[in-house]
Amino acid sequence: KEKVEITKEQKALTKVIVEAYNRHQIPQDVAKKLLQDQYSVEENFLLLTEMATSQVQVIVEFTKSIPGFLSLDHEDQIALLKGSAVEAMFLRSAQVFSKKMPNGHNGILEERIRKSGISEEFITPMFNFYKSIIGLHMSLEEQALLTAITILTPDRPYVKDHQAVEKLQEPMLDVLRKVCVLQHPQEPQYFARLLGRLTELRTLTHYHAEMLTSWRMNDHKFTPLLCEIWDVQ
Ligand SMILES: O=C(NC1CCCCC1)[C@H](C1CCCCC1)n1c(-c2ccc(CO)cc2)nc2ccccc21
Repeated sequence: KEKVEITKEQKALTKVIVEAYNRHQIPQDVAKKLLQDQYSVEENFLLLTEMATSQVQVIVEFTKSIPGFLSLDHEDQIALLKGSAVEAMFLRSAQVFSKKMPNGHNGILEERIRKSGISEEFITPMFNFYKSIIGLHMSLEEQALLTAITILTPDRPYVKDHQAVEKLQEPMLDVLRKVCVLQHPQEPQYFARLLGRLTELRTLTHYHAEMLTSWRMNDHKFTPLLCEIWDVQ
């Protein structure tokens, strides 16, 4: 049985990432808003663009806290943020969805999202992803490290210095692997399953622009920041 030991440096790295992850929560909780009232399709779309816009700002702050990120080539920094923004949004949405709420609330939340205006064909793949995230029962460390690993993906479009990004991502993968072994001793394949979710995340991202433009309403308005970071308008 391999004795897994987290080094002092790895503990420090995890602490930095988790603190940054906690510090940058979404200002107001979208789930609370959705549970409070029924919104029209237009209001839901506006809520999504507001939440997504503030989450992009949150993700930028989180990413700047990742040790070494600010030493990367500036254009590569932008390429990494642009390349991971939608994945980070779906990862965060899945984590919001997987939060245990007073009984019945999860059902209401699911209902509200199903009826929010997203066109039918995307509902199933989106909820399949959310339910697979729920099934993993991820710890806060795993959520924070997985988000950092997603952002530090070397093979994003337009990234020039792949190696420099790999050098930042590798220590995160090492410590995530150890955290998974320590927190899920019964499931030796847990780490592999966790990384497998990132593959499913990429397929969701593939649908994303169409999910937005097919939102059951006319004239979809986006914020300037979302036009920059999402391939829309
Ligand atoms: O606001 C949201 N997500 C934010 C994003 C930033 C980070 C926090 C969560 C939206 C809702 C907006 C209003 C209508 C109902 C969906 N949402 C989605 C979602 C995200 C993107 C798309 C299209 O690409 C479709 C749905 N999944 C959710 C799962 C749980 C709770 C909200 C969730």
